[in-house]
Amino acid sequence: MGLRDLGRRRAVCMMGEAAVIEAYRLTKRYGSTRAVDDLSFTARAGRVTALLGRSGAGKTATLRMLLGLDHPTSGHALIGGRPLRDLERPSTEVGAVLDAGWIYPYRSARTHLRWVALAGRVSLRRVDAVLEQVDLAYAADERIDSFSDGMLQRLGVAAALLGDPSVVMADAPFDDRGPGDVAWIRGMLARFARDGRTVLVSGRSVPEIAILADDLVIVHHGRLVTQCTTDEFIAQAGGDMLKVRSPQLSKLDDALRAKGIPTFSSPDLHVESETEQAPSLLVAATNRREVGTIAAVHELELSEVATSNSSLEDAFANLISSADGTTVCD
Ligand SMILES: Nc1ncnc2c1ncn2[C@@H]1O[C@H](COP(=O)(O)OP(=O)(O)OP(=O)(O)O)[C@@H](O)[C@H]1O
Repeated sequence: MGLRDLGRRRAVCMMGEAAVIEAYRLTKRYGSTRAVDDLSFTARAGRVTALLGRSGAGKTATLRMLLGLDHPTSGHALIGGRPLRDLERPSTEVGAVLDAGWIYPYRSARTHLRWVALAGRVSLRRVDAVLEQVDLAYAADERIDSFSDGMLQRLGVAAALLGDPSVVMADAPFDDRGPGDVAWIRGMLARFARDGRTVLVSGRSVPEIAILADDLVIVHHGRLVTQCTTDEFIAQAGGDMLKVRSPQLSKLDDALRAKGIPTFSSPDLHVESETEQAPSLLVAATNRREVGTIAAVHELELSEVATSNSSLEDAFANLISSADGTTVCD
């Protein structure tokens, strides 16, 4: 059975479980553009679910409908069984990390968050707590226009956390970020899921997503290609071992072993050490999430995560091209 068949079967049986986020036959048209086309998927608590697709696949449009920022042309976008706009205090149920958009630049981080808290009817006491949580307490009284892109992203995460929501959605959190910022946000999102929250992220890069996500919702031209677990995707892509590259490989190796995760030198280690590519380690694919979290905690860069045989990107490209021009979900 291929991934697409497996995904169809899973999408049907997951609808029967307690899905926290539910997209049902979601469609969004902008003029003649079908940004989202009859898309159904679910996301569950305690797991990171990733909307994965190329640029223009409809990821942002889908998140905007789930967040009640756009009305679906047809279909339903539900959080805990209800549209977000029907929730009395949405900020206490769902936190959204979107493009920073426009922020009053002369305000301090603390003042900005106080305004967001007031607008969301959240206790002002949460402001200092979330600044701590995102490691921004040291810059609480600095003007936002002095912030780096990474600090702005943390401020966005802080705003999303003000209501202590059980659902967190992040649109393209890894795009255009440096390795340190990617490691930080990856660790943060992994912790949210570990704490029992429902996490939905969007992204275009399979290796970046595969190290974090438990479930994949692969979309193309607004349509569902498949929903499957990341383990299934990796197994289908070429094996149960992951090849991990990092410029700080020996530190990563030490950190993984200290946590009891066995690592093996990749057979191509010697060959690659003579090239400009960073050397690699092999770890069991089932340890994928721990690898991501440990790298994030130690602020170590992961330059590549691939299956030992074939690249995850290749498997993704094959899946997308087989969906191109075909009716996938009917
Ligand atoms: N407000 C809008 N008006 C017209 N077309 C839109 C609008 N928003 C999105 N689209 C179109 O809908 C399609 C899906 O866009 P969307 O932003 O959801 O893609 P995406 O998967 O998030 O892409 P990226 O990874 O580049 O952010 C694209 O063809 C886009 O041009």
